[in-house]
Amino acid sequence: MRAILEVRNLAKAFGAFQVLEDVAFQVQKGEIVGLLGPNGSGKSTLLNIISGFIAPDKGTVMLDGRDVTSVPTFRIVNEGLARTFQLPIMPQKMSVLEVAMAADTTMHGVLPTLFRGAGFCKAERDTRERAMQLLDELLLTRVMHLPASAISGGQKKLLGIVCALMARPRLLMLDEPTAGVHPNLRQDIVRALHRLNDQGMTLVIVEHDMHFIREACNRCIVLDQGHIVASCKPEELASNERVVQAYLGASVEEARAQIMQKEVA
Ligand SMILES: Nc1ncnc2c1ncn2[C@@H]1O[C@H](COP(=O)(O)OP(=O)(O)OP(=O)(O)O)[C@@H](O)[C@H]1O
Repeated sequence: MRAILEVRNLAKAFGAFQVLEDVAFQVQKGEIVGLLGPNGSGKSTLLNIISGFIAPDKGTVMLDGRDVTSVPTFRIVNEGLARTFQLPIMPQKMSVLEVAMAADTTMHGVLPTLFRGAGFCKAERDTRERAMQLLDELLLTRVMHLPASAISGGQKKLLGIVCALMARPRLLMLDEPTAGVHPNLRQDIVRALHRLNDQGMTLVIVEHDMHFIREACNRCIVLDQGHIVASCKPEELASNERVVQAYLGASVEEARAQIMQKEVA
């Protein structure tokens, strides 16, 4: 079976600081993969390279067998990969619903927007319907007419997921989806992600919350100082020496407890 995502020998340095080195892994269609690692281990940089926001110094990113290394982000979205951000920034003057609708990449085009023919109006109705359905799934219906900049940090996170889903990705990458989200909502996010996965979507999730990782993911890839040190099932993390070392605090026992407990923040 062909991997939906294959990363080969990626390297990236910022100045003299080598952030990623010789990073290689595959994600198969239908997997939910957690991307873990201590602060500063290079997770967001890896996501930024895969999604086209920054170019690697070396290496290749293959999406469904096509080389998308350094391809502009909007093209990568059209190829079926969407992502969310750790700290989503929302426009001041658009409502939550408008922001969700604007994320539909099939709606763009100056001429259809100016002339608003029958086809455009039907497409706009479909987009509105889809946006409202996704806002409902991510529990944002109540705030859909508020300015997007006025909703809470956790709700912005959820809106970021809605926006990514509006592009109908086959592969969705989430950067810390639960950070700043109320614990009660985390279970809803897990359920929403499993529903998406049941519909055929592949997911890669950068996350520090081990409880969430255990509930949401089938496999984990662990980064430490820019190197992949493990690829294993969530339940194997605490017994993996390389993972324990990566999270090592004062002692092995402490690190193990950190991995086992509900949150590593
Ligand atoms: N544009 C940049 N210029 C210089 N250094 C950078 C840049 N972006 C990231 N870094 C550095 O690269 C390292 C890895 O950062 P990155 O954000 O990828 O880590 P992370 O694993 O996502 O961390 P966290 O879990 O804290 O979000 C950090 O030391 C960071 O300071």
